[in-house]
Amino acid sequence: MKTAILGTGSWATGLARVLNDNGVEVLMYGVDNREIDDINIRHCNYKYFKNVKLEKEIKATNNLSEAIDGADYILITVPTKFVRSVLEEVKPLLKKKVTVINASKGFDMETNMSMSNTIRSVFTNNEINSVASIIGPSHAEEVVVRMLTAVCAVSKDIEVARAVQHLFANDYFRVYTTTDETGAEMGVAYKNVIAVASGILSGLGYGDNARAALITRGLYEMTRYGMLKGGELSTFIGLTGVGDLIVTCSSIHSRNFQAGKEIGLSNDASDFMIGNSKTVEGVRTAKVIHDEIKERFPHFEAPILDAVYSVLYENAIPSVKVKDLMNRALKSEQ
Ligand SMILES: NC(=O)C1=CN([C@@H]2O[C@H](COP(=O)(O)OP(=O)(O)OC[C@H]3O[C@@H](n4cnc5c(N)ncnc54)[C@H](O)[C@@H]3O)[C@@H](O)[C@H]2O)C=CC1
Ligand SMILES: O=C(CO)COP(=O)(O)O
Repeated sequence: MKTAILGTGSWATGLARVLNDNGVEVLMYGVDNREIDDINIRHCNYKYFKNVKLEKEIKATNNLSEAIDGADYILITVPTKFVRSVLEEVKPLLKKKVTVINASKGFDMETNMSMSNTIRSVFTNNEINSVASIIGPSHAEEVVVRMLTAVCAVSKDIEVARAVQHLFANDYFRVYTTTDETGAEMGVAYKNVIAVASGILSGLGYGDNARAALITRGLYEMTRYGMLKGGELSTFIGLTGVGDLIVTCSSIHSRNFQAGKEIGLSNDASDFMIGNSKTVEGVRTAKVIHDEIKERFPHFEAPILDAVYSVLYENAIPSVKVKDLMNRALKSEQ
């Protein structure tokens, strides 16, 4: 059993370790030769994990053809903005049918499609067996040192979800299943926007009460949006919903939280928007969902997402936006 992993970043490395621990042959594909040399020669990925030694069986290459040769699974762990382009490079190189498993969270750069629909739009049914995701509350920094984690294997086909569950599951990485692809993918995308908001609150000096309120109201907003898109209510109280929302809104490991914190501390997003080079999926996701709601669901209320959008894209002052949220017309339902 071989899995080709697209990416040599933090999540690629975390999941490579899980699969290697499970006896699965892994070969990572990357475009950054320093990361590739670190993995192959020094058996580490220093840029992301300063003190983590990796097994010598975990290998990387900059040759995509070599990476996917003989693979049963292709695991996507590049930021969403690169997913379509790397899959288009994979397509002509495929020599046998594979199952494509996505682990990235957000929307396609070109079409704003979900990740699973992006995969289906690149490959024909003759090229791939199935499409799945492995998503949930899982910071790579903890997974890579085998700290207890639970996530969800997602596929419209329950047998595929079960196969992916068994591929990844072990005694520190517990995997559940769902067939609600839309609900799961909308949850893990939306939560990144709420995590930016959580960081902003923290940077502005607000505390635990504010975060609990944000997570609760963020969950409400995310659930209503996800159901509008066809997701099931129960999915949003699962790992790909509230689970991922909690971990990303509360953890210093979260790049979305860190981005928000930087913005909150300076009470302004412009420096961050110009200078950021990290993977912060919530920034683009806020725009994708904001624009979609404006166009397709003009009566839908998403006050937290709208506030984050205004801070990121309309130079709104974060502290003013927080006050605006607090002073909105009072609601009866909690
Ligand atoms: N880091 C984490 O804890 C988790 C990340 N994710 C998701 O995984 C996705 C990737 O995030 P990270 O690994 O954190 O990002 P990262 O910034 O740590 O790494 C990104 C990697 O992608 C590589 N890359 C860029 N373009 C490429 C291309 N065309 N071909 C091959 N490799 C390419 C970069 O060289 C880098 O190694 C994101 O969508 C994120 O939301 C999901 C769960 C956990
Ligand atoms: O999705 C994640 C944890 O589940 C990672 O979050 P960040 O991308 O904010 O670091």
